[in-house]
Amino acid sequence: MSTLVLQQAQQHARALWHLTKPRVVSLIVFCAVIGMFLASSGLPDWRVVLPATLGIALVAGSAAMVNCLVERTIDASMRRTAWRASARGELDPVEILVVALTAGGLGMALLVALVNPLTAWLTFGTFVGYAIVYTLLLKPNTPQNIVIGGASGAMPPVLGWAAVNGEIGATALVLFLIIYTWTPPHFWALALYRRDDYRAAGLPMLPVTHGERFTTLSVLLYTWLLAAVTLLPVALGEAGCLYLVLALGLNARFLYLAGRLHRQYADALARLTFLWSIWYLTWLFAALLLDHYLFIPVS
Ligand code: HEM
Ligand SMILES: CC(C)=CCC/C(C)=C/CC/C(C)=C/COP(=O)(O)OP(=O)(O)O
Repeated sequence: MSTLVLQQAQQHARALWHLTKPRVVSLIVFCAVIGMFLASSGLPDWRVVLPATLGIALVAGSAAMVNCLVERTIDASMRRTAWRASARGELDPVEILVVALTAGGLGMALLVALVNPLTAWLTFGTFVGYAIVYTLLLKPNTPQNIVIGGASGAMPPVLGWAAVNGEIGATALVLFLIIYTWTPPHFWALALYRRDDYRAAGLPMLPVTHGERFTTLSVLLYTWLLAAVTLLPVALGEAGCLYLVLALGLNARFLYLAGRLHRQYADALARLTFLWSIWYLTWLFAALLLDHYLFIPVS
């Protein structure tokens, strides 16, 4: 009997956990933590790193839960998201809201009490940008939803930077620009092979409103823009040889995939491009971190 109750409690907790979009939030937190290290000439103070990391993770997870709550009907109509407990009606919406607000409130309390007010306000703004502005206003109304809404997804390194430095530096803005220009190829690659889902859900994603050719061209152009933006840290003298070599290699593969996608579209290639976008961002930020501590200037 007690084993059954325990199993049910575990299942319930797992269902709630999935609503926090743990894999997306992991990369968000990874980028925020790298922002913290880049903001510091030596090692950042762990008394800031720990609460800032936990605070940002809690608020990001809370934003994802609010998104799942608001979109539970839409999610139920899409194959990719129909499995979510929120979409299946397996969780009480009030409970989702209470858990989300508790996690978000706890995260904000950590940022206010143990980090600094600037980071707390910026993180709160990011929460509103994703959970309210993107989810409620942009996503159902314009194919430029992810271009405008991408501003909140691009905030994590700025939050990390602000946590350690108490201000926003030029490098933090460059890191913001990198994620901002990365978001369209990341999302539109997925939207291309999931376009039937989005059409069925009545969401105006670019492949639905403007078709395949226009979207693959947009992916390609944004990938070129991204390649240029990722060279800014070198141009500003903030990153050296190691980063340059890795960034050139990562960009070469992204541009190759985006170019092929535009020339001869296939769902499998769009999926590969989407998956590569995730590895790309992970490695690009890892390269920035490595380079920060093993700096060899580009002379
Ligand atoms: C407005 C901005 C963004 C949009 C619209 C977007 C959209 C999406 C969507 C729809 C998925 C789901 C793919 C699936 O279910 O198979 C996804 C996956 C993912 N996204 Fe994004 N994304 C955005 C920003 C970001 C940011 C800023 C990051 C991290 C810095 C990120 C990291 C990821 C990761 C790691 C996955 C894979 C999740 C998994 O494997 O379960 N995304 N994204
Ligand atoms: C405070 C802070 C750092 C917040 C971060 C905000 C955040 C979680 C951004 C990630 C963006 C994201 C998960 C988009 C998914 O798109 P979607 O919602 O359209 O995807 P779906 O169809 O899978 O729900």
